[in-house]
Amino acid sequence: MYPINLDLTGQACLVLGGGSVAERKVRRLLDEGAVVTVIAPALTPALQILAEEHQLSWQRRTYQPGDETTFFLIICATDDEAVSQAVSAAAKAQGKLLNVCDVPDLCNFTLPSIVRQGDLQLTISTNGKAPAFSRWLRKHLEQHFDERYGRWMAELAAIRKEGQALLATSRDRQAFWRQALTDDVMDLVENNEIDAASSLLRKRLAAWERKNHET
Ligand SMILES: C[C@@]1(CC(=O)O)c2cc3[nH]c(cc4nc(cc5[nH]c(cc(n2)[C@H]1CCC(=O)O)[C@@](C)(CC(=O)O)[C@@H]5CCC(=O)O)C(CC(=O)O)=C4CCC(=O)O)c(CCC(=O)O)c3CC(=O)O
Ligand SMILES: NC(=O)C1=CN([C@@H]2O[C@H](COP(=O)(O)OP(=O)(O)OC[C@H]3O[C@@H](n4cnc5c(N)ncnc54)[C@H](O)[C@@H]3O)[C@@H](O)[C@H]2O)C=CC1
Repeated sequence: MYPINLDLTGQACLVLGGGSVAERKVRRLLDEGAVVTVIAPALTPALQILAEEHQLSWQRRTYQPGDETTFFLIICATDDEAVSQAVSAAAKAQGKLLNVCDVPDLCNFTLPSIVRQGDLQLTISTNGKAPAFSRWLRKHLEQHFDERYGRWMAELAAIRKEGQALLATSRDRQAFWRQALTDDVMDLVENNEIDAASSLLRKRLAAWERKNHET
């Protein structure tokens, strides 16, 4: 398993099938800004609405060999095993990103459980061995990594920018962050004292910069 974070903004993505599984996959792709085409003889009511609103383009037919050629990423969610086999062989031969829902052997990527708070994203995978445990762990982690962490990410990103302006070298910035981002800062975040955590980091940044000038 080689995890990557894909930017799908504006990327042409193909979903085969128009059932409830396809619907879930389409929603997630649209959330990521993908340009989605659905090929299926029939759609769920929710997918029909998305098609009418032009949020996706629908080709009302079954899969034809070669359909995958112009797409960056393909998700196969039909109930026809022969289609899954054919799409899998064709897409893999063309070096496409391919997921066949719930058939890991036909995929070259699988989908993890996701905990997301702002720019923080934790993904969980069991290499397909225990998806029920992925779901349990996602729910468990969601309780801990709540909206505090979304706010904290925004603060950290701002302080990181300040550090980039104040500290000249990448080595120095690395040294700063390794000594500055410690358990006491994170304890404040845990207590929902985000402003206090930010202040403490900024104080450390100022002190670090002063020390740089003295030496
Ligand atoms: C390979 C993969 C699919 C892919 O990537 O295409 C896959 C495969 C299979 N899932 C099966 C079943 C279940 N899947 C879930 C739940 C989820 N499954 C998800 C992902 C993945 N599932 C990928 C690997 C993920 C990993 O590595 O852990 C999650 C994380 C995300 C998502 O689906 O979007 C989502 C949790 C979302 C969340 O809540 O956070 C539950 C639990 C439940 O629904 O309550 C059950 C019932 C319990 C059970 O059966 O174990 C079966 C047997 C089907 C059968 O028996 O017919 C197969 C096929 C097989 O094992 O061969
Ligand atoms: N519903 C669920 O929660 C789960 C479903 N699955 C599997 O995922 C697959 C899809 O599930 P659902 O969405 O529930 O099925 P569904 O039967 O609701 O949808 C299948 C869709 O595929 C379309 N289709 C059929 N042949 C096609 C072809 N040749 N080309 C293009 N589209 C075609 C149909 O028109 C329909 O829209 C099935 O294989 C199912 O066994 C697996 C795990 C859970």
